[in-house]
Amino acid sequence: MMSAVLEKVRTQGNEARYGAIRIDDVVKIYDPEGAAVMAVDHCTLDIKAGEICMIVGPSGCGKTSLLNAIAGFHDITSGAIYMDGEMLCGPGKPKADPGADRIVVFQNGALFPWKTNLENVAFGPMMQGKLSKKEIIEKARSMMADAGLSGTEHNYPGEVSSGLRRRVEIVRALMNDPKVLLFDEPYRALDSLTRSVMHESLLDIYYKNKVTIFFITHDLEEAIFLGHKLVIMTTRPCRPKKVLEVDIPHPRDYSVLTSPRFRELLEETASVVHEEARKSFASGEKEG
Ligand SMILES: Nc1ncnc2c1ncn2[C@@H]1O[C@H](COP(=O)(O)OP(=O)(O)OP(=O)(O)O)[C@@H](O)[C@H]1O
Repeated sequence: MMSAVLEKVRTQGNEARYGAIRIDDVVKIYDPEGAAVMAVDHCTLDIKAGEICMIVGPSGCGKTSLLNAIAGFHDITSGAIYMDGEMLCGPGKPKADPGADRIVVFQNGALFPWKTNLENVAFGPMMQGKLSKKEIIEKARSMMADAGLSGTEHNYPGEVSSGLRRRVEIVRALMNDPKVLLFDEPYRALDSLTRSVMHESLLDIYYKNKVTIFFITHDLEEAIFLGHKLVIMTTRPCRPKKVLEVDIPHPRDYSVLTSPRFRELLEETASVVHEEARKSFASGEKEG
């Protein structure tokens, strides 16, 4: 399947026009009147429309706080976040409105177990009621087919493998035509073999739906393999310590992992990540 996808990408190019995120001098302090925990410290970052931006940093440094601010799950203390030039949150509006244009993909357990995969995928648009039921089912079937989920439409999530369930989660998010997908360590608990299949599967879906991806991980190899951009955060409070454009062309497959450039990038970044992890350990941050 991968080769067919690669061919499609080569001929189509990258047509994403929406979903550019600008994080402008953002500060996030929890409980400002009390414990005053600073999680994000004057963080500035530009993510292009359709870019896969990988965020790496020590445990507890503030990565999820940034993701939650983009999603509109909590406010920011100062600074601003823009999407396609429009302010999501900032002066006078500390919290972004959550919306279908920015979706957090919960990779485990967010599907309704009593609904079939097709019903899960169709659920959001059915609730919105903008399309007819027939149109929604057609779209859901077509997107599921594109993601290699044909034949699983009438299964319940509990009846398919965890890998397929994770695809269903992503397709369900994509049904809402989001501009940005937000992932928080989705593959953390998986063994490396399953994880490698997940990576190709995610890219496979991404190549057909060029949304912007904001992806938090602890795994540097994962970050370099998937990302157009790699942002290494400082220990808490986080801000970018190093931003690297990963100059390995997309579409990528697993042969990239053994390429000299991949190894070079890994060496170039490992010491930076390690240095921050040591600082974090020394300051007593715990694994979250
Ligand atoms: N609601 C909250 N109230 C107070 N402090 C919080 C709250 N949420 C998070 N924090 C603190 O803010 C800091 C950053 O947390 P955050 O979850 O953003 O880090 P992270 O980089 O995503 O961590 P991990 O990699 O372990 O998931 C941590 O010290 C955490 O304890």
